[in-house]
Amino acid sequence: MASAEEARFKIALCQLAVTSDKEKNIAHARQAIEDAAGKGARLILLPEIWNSPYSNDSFPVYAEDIDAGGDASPSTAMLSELSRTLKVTIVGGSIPERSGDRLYNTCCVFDTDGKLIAKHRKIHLFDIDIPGKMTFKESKTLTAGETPTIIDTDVGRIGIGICYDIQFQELAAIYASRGAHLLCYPGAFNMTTGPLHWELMQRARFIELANLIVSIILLMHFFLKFRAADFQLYVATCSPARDTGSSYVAWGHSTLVGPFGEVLATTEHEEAIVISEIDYSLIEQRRTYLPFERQRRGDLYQVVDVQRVGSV
Ligand SMILES: O=C(O)CCC(=O)C(=O)O
Repeated sequence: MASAEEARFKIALCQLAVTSDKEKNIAHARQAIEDAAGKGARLILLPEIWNSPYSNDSFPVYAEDIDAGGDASPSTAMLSELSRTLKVTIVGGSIPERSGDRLYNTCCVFDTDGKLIAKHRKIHLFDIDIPGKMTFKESKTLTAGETPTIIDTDVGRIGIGICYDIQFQELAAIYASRGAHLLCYPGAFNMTTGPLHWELMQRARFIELANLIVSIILLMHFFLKFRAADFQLYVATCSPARDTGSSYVAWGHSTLVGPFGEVLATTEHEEAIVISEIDYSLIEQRRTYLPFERQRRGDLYQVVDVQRVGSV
């Protein structure tokens, strides 16, 4: 960060209600972004799949050609316009993207000039089967992205993941090793894994990898208990609001976690704009208090970084 002033800013997590009417969803997101900017947010995060219902039947129908832009992508055109006119950075949740004959679950990041500066295609598709509770197979319609996405913005270095990406600690470890201040995860956890994993993953995203590998090597699984804030950065999640009438019922609970693993701001499942302050100077402070990075035993374990970074 260039200055202490830039190290402090407000973030908004826009937990939006999503309908089957795309135009309405776009207008609704526009209003939420304007409200968030009006409340002083400089970074605005939207939910996973905010312009379409979350279903394999809907993805092909609502998908937009982001690279073509303009009329081919009214959702990202709106995000670009607002980031430019309101001078805010937008991590635009995700929308179904059409690229050739493939569909992706894609997050677009816009800088304060309205420029698309990153496009993250969900790397880990949500294919799970918990009998009687939750079955979903994104891979029925979607293709997985191939690259981690970390980007320098006016509000720090941000690593991006989409929902199920948060379950894979290696991605967070790579972002941390590349100097991320903040990880943003637009997500739509459900009523089964939401209560179990949503907050846990967000708070644990910092420490898990090192501890897991140490645990395996040393066969001391109790290390896993100490999940809290090892990578010592900020993590923001943003979900759609819950709609009990939809085929996929989202958990909600958009949350900001700080570099001690502490919940700084959260909400329940209704529509909400959660505003909270981020102060990157606390990252350094926490790392001084708990110098994990210096203490890490690279002679015993390592994160292998294949260095494929996503771009637009
Ligand atoms: O990881 C989970 O349990 C939920 C993931 C999810 O809902 C998604 O990727 O859309």
